[in-house]
Amino acid sequence: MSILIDNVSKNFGDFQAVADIRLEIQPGNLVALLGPSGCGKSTLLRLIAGLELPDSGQIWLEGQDATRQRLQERNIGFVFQHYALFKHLTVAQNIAFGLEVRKTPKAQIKARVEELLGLVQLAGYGGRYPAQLSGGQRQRVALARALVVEPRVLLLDEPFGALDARVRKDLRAWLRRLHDEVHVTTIFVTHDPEEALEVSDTIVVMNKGRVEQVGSPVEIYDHPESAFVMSFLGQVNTLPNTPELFPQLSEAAREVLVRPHDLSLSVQAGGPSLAARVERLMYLGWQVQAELVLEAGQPLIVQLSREQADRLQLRPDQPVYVQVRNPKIFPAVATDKQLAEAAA
Ligand SMILES: Nc1ncnc2c1ncn2[C@@H]1O[C@H](COP(=O)(O)OP(=O)(O)OP(=O)(O)O)[C@@H](O)[C@H]1O
Repeated sequence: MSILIDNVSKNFGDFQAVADIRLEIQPGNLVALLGPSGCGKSTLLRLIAGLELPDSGQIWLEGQDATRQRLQERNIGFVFQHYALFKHLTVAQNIAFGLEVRKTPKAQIKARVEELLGLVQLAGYGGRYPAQLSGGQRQRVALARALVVEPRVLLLDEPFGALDARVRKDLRAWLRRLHDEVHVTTIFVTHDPEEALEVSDTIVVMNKGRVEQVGSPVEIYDHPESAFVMSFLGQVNTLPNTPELFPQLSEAAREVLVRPHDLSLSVQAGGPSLAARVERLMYLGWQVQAELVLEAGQPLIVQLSREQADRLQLRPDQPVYVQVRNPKIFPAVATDKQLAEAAA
């Protein structure tokens, strides 16, 4: 189902949680709403579900204005961070719940529950109670319960947030495969960039109630439109705005950011480079993270493969030269003080 969020705003008292968002979601897409805590992701999801009413704007589901429809009328499946399974019902009864409410014939319910148990890889677990399952298994039951009624949209609010790192990673891969099988338009909230990059077709990066950028994982990672998006998606270094390296830049009104894996090192000067000194080396399995200090005292982080680091025979205090690939240049972010002065 296509979804159009048409200039939607939502305030809580004086606070604007969602600020005039316009966003179109294509049918069958798996979309991540990604952003820092408090940026309005859950509020936007709840607005789509019909759990909150917008102060202004409309929500269109499949070309129909659904703004005033209640959750039950929207045919949406919702899964929260904390699995809200019924403790006194078995797994099968939990999954069947939505169909029981709709008075679906018993035989049909039984067949559908079996189908869903297979889909979430819990065949044979129908007779267990939630307390007899692991956290990851409970979240899969919650997904089966949401899917049983064939919703047109699946909304997931940090569905794996309460689970440990390893289980999260398994469930991400599982969600991707599940989506490839059922193709239901799915929107999930996460504050974890790695999760968004790994699972989704489209990432919507949010900041302070607004959408910063929408694009595929590759577009967002390779072509961030703002310093915020670039910094939120992974580690970055801020480079000095030096004319030798960046002759095209005018004065100080620019910010130059670069990812640690887009810096390379040599032990001899040559070509455009920045002089630095190795401060610390950290061996992180297959890669090495080198912490450097530039001549002006600014810190810089460089990621190298083990092989590169061994070839350079790096050691603390060694002078090195840094070459820069793929620098991203953004207008300098005005500080709050500068904004206040401009407004005065
Ligand atoms: N019912 C409410 N009443 C008052 N303020 C609210 C309410 N719901 C959310 N907010 C505020 O709106 C802002 C956005 O909240 P929201 O839960 O959408 O953020 P989020 O991006 O999902 O954050 P998190 O990742 O921490 O859950 C927050 O500052 C929050 O305190």
